[in-house]
Amino acid sequence: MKKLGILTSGGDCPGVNAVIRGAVLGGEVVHGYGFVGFRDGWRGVLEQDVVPLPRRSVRGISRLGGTILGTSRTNPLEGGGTGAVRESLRRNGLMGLIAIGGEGTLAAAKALCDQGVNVVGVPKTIDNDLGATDYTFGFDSAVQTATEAIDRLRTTGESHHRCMIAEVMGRNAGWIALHSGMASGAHAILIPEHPVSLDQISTWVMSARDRGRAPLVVVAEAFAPEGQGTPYAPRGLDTFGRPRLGGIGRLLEQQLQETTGIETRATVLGHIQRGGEPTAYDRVLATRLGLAAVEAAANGSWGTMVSLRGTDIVTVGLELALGSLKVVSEARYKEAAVLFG
Ligand SMILES: Nc1ncnc2c1ncn2[C@@H]1O[C@H](COP(=O)(O)OP(=O)(O)O)[C@@H](O)[C@H]1O
Ligand SMILES: O=P(O)(O)OC[C@H]1O[C@](O)(COP(=O)(O)O)[C@@H](O)[C@@H]1O
Ligand SMILES: [Mg+2]
Repeated sequence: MKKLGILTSGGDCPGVNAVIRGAVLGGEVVHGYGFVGFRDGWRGVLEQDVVPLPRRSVRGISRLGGTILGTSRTNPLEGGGTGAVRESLRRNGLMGLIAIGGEGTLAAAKALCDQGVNVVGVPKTIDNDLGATDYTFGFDSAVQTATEAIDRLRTTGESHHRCMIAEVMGRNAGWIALHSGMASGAHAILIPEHPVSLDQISTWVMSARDRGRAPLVVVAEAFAPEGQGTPYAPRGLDTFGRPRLGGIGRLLEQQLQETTGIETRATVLGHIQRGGEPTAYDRVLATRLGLAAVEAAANGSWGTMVSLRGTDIVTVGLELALGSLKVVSEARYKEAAVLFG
């Protein structure tokens, strides 16, 4: 029986389990393939930490948050590198790997493919910042969760006549902020792609207050006020050596309270946005991507990633996904900015 390995790497996100189920069901039904899962991303591949993935193991999992396989931010190019990955595939009798991850995981997958390891990628991130795919699964769920939270901030803000700030995730892209801010009717949406001054933010806040509203500000974690350059990241580095973002909301809380005189409260939504059940949209997208990843493997299309183009699932070279981060365009920002203040 031909066999494929599956791994999930990088930050988890709602919908990962639906990809796993789609791949396992599609592989078995259409091709008679068997599957194994590697625990905790590339760590499981390097250390041959393997679990069997028979059809019964994926029953009912598409509605579950997180990943049944676990995840990590392990770099497969270290700690044994390509040789260890190849050996893991050989020992487990695998024709190739399906790697479910974001730009980091897919960059590692590309490097491995360039050295002859068979990998198909499935784009995953709540941040929606991957090129070569219109949307990533997990994004819709994160936006839904953030929007529900921001709606709650609004009712308490209105009762107390306060300015409320919601800080959302997204790394260097403002997608979650843009969509949750627009959905919840924020008076200002602050994203890293479009720095604005503290004066401008204060003007929006005061104009909302002057109309009798409780001002609502949605800020992306990597937003830096105009002229300040780098994002606020006082919590050191992650396991891959990148700055851990987060905290700009609290900084703005102090600054806006001083400049506007309005009592202000900030809430950092954090990992709440990444946890919990995927929305129906994400379950469908993730399932279709899982099915398509198996087809790509069956066709021998290694070094590719499955992706959403319009309403179709297509296959693109991994290099296209990694070329550049997909960030919010000026046109999308300007469209939203009409509603500020
Ligand atoms: N350019 C790269 N080349 C090789 N490995 C990488 C690269 N970038 C990240 N990785 C590895 O892949 C892991 C997952 O990437 P990360 O960015 O954390 O999550 P995601 O895959 O969700 O974007 C990283 O922790 C790191 O070990
Ligand atoms: O869970 P950690 O390591 O604190 O990482 C937080 C980061 O992970 C994310 O939630 C998702 O990022 P990735 O998709 O790149 O894993 C970012 O929005 C956030 O900056
Ligand atoms: Mg990433």
